[in-house]
Amino acid sequence: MVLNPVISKLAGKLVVLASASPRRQEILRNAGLRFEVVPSWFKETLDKGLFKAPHEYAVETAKQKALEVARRMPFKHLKTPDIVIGADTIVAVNSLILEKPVDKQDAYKMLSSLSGKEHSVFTGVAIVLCHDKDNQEVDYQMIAFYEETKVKFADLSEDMLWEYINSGEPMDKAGGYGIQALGGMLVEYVHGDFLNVVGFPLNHFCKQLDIIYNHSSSFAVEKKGSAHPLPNGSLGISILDQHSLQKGSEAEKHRSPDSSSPKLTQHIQNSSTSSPAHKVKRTSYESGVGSQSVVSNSSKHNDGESSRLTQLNRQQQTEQRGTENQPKTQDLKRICELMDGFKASKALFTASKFCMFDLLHNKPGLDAAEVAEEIKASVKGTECLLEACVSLGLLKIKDKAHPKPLFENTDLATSFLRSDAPFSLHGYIQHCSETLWPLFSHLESAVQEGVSQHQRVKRQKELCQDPVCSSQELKLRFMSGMHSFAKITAAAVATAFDLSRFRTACDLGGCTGAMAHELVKAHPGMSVTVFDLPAVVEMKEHFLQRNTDNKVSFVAGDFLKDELPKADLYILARVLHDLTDEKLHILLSKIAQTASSGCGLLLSEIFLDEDRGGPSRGLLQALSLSEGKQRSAGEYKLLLERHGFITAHTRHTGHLLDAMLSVKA
Ligand SMILES: O=c1[nH]cc([C@@H]2O[C@H](COP(=O)(O)OP(=O)(O)OP(=O)(O)O)[C@@H](O)[C@H]2O)c(=O)[nH]1
Repeated sequence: MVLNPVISKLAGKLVVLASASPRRQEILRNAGLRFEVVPSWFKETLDKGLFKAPHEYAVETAKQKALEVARRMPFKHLKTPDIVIGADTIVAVNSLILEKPVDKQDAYKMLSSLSGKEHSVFTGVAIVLCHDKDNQEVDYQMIAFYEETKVKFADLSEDMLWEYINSGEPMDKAGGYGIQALGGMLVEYVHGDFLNVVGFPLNHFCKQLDIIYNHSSSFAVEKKGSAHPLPNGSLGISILDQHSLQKGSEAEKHRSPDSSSPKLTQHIQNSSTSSPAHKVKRTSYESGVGSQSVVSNSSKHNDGESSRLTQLNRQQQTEQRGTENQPKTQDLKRICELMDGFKASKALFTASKFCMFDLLHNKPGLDAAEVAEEIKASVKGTECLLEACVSLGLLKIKDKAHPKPLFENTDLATSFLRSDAPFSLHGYIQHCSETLWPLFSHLESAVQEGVSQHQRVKRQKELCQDPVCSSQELKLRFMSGMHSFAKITAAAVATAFDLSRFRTACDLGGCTGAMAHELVKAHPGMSVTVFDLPAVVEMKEHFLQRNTDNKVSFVAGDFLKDELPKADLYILARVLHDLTDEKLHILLSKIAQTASSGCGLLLSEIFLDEDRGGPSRGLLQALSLSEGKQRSAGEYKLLLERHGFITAHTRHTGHLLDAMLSVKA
């Protein structure tokens, strides 16, 4: 197709988008690019203070995201991509960098700082070209650039701000708004590339591809003001940063007379310090890429600093590659993290069981003895637990000058671990502790037998004469776990698609109605029926929620046996992965029979990567060996197609659950 001559250059190559952002995926997919999505594990925690300008931060983060995936894939996915694309979008206002808000209050702070003002949106993009060598080595080359768009917000009233925040839209968006959706209403003008604000500067990207594949000689060009090619450092990568290279005719001006002949690879290698570290051995995958960016950036500073950095660099290399007598620090850390993971989980479960986070929220600054007294536990044990929680980032020391350590919650604990926090995971943590933990302690048997260990756990409890919970208590505990998980995930699922055309919805297995409430909040024209077992529906009063204009109602029934309520949209959130194939087909056939053509089916699950290489959350969940199984988006799509539902959209939300919207043909 004439429109995408550059995109078509990538046909037949393994292109990987190192991003969980559904918007980036959509922009690139709409442009006709075929790619795999492997979200980056790089944590966006670079020290912003180290960057002279906001765009440098975005570019460096984009590089680290892409690099992490490029380096992980040969080991974890057993294949080397040809190209990995990473991106990072930030908002800059009043010399502050705004990323995604961590909670509603944070979103409020961000949006009020943007009200009535112009700000800049920067998206840094990194393209890593990978070359698999015969000798088990991979060569990496990096091209990085950024795009800036100016956006002006109208004056925002408090009501407007809160209404927008409560829509749930701001939470996974840089600067706390989505210009492509409701957030568009806040915007007075946009100067520059709109898609850059949404998360990916498609035009600049295509121009960059054009340079890579059609005019490779202009690669060595450094535009005035752009970041310098970075020394190879510990990464062993050739790196070029380009800033708006195509703005005006910079690329043209700098292109060598014979623009078609020199090969990109040669050019990049010539333009950077050549070093044996240019190649990265496939036999070592290092996940700790975070610190490298600091070296890369600081390497632009003065000489004294750069020799210190060279030293640091060498030390890092040893740490990252190890020596004959010493294992790699990063590897060792990773293994220890895995070995100790269960201790951390159990510390969290125990602190949560003792309601320690509620206690320290109400009375911040207690010492170990005071906490011990309140939770009726030993001082020694409490002290160990408190200190462990500090090391895990759940608690902090209030006043370091005080002779005895005084403890208080970190923001993380305040947001998620208090039992009355809006996004409390308290109920789900108790479910993990009381139900999943015992199951996983029989993992060996589960793997040997291939079945869930529920019965074994039950028998063991009876043998040990453990206090038996009444079935009512068990039900309540289960519902409370599901409720807290649903409250955290529902907004991302409810807002993943434009569902405004559906007036009525039915949430099958909708439990306490947490998803239903989010749906009616996000889609004001919709009313939702929650359909669940009578035993569940009768307990719904324990989870009272503000019923938006009575738009949420409950119907008791068994979705495998009873007639389903009529609706324009059916919702299956975390239902299918738990059902046997037989039950799953019964349920889907029943929905297909009840739904008329044009009806929607909103599915929400963890979608496994198509090659089942991740994400770990899904694969670890499968180890509970329930009757069902974890599937990829492709597998769900096929299943739904068999029942006459054609998938319209798939969203890897980057949140805890992904979503798929299908329509009855
Ligand atoms: O108007 C809009 N502005 C921004 C967005 C979305 O915001 C996020 C920015 O976050 P980031 O660059 O860190 O990317 P992530 O979503 O975390 O995904 P990665 O896996 O790539 O780190 C981005 O999703 C933008 O699309 C928007 O939607 N509208």
